[in-house]
Amino acid sequence: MHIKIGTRGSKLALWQAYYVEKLLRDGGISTEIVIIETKGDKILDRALSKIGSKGVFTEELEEQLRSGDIDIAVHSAKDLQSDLGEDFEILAFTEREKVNDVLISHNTDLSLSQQEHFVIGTSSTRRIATLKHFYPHLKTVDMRGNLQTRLRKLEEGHCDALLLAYAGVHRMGYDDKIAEYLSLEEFTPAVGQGSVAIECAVSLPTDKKDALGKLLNHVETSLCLRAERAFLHRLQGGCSVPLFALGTLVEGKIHLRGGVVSLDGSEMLRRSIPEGSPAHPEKVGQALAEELLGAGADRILEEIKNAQIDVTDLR
Ligand SMILES: NCc1[nH]cc(CCC(=O)O)c1CC(=O)O
Repeated sequence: MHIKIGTRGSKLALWQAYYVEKLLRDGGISTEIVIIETKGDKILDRALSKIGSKGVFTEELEEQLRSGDIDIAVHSAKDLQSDLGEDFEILAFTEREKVNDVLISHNTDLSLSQQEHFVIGTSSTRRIATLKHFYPHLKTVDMRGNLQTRLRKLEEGHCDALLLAYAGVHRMGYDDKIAEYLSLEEFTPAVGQGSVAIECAVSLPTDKKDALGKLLNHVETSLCLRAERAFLHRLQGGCSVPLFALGTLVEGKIHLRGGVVSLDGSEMLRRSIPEGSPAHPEKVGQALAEELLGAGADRILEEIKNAQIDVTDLR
């Protein structure tokens, strides 16, 4: 069996593609990697809101899945929208990396809880709002671009530190710049953080789907991500809405926690489902979403939507 793996060309995307390639080759499948440039990669001088944020990093990959030019597309699970078109499906989620956000700096003595003020570069609305909620004395500056760009801006002194996902930092080899691992209680991650999603066309032959699923899918990760993604889908959270959720398996049950924080950090609403059934992960995610809506998340989400006519971001 031969599998063509489609990926974007950024360093992190390529890391993910090589990781998937190795899992397949170790399983006796021959592979090739096809690098595909997306609209989001080409247009660097305009805010994502101006080019329409939905699908800008996935559309070209999906075209080639549809035409059969590639068999699978590899994405950061976090960046894959929760409503795939009906022609596509998720074949696998790979084993999750540590899910925490980390504080990155040249000064590894820095800590969010220290009293001195310093400036943090991030463009994630979840991270900005969470910082405002727990650490209102800290300032943030907008910091877009891929990991290399952000680290260069840190180097150039645009900020004192960055807030990033551990998974990306580790995969790019920057562990030595980690000043602090942020707690999951304060910085609950974005849905899907730390896992790689494998997408295929529904029309991919069944023998390929079965072989790929067996080699790539990590069952525990997959149960948790299905619950998280159902939560996100029910709340219609695009990538610029400060929603967060984290599923873990505890004694065979899905423990799902999640919530929403207002853009100014003044309100944070959180709930959890301690013992969700792993037989129905989507129901666990939907139940958590309903609980939050009942507790007032609908009003917070509405306010966010109204405020965000022109806001962009990447989680
Ligand atoms: N939104 C950007 C993005 N998409 C995936 C990762 C890396 C971590 C992961 O795969 O979860 C990052 C960078 C970050 O948030 O720090």
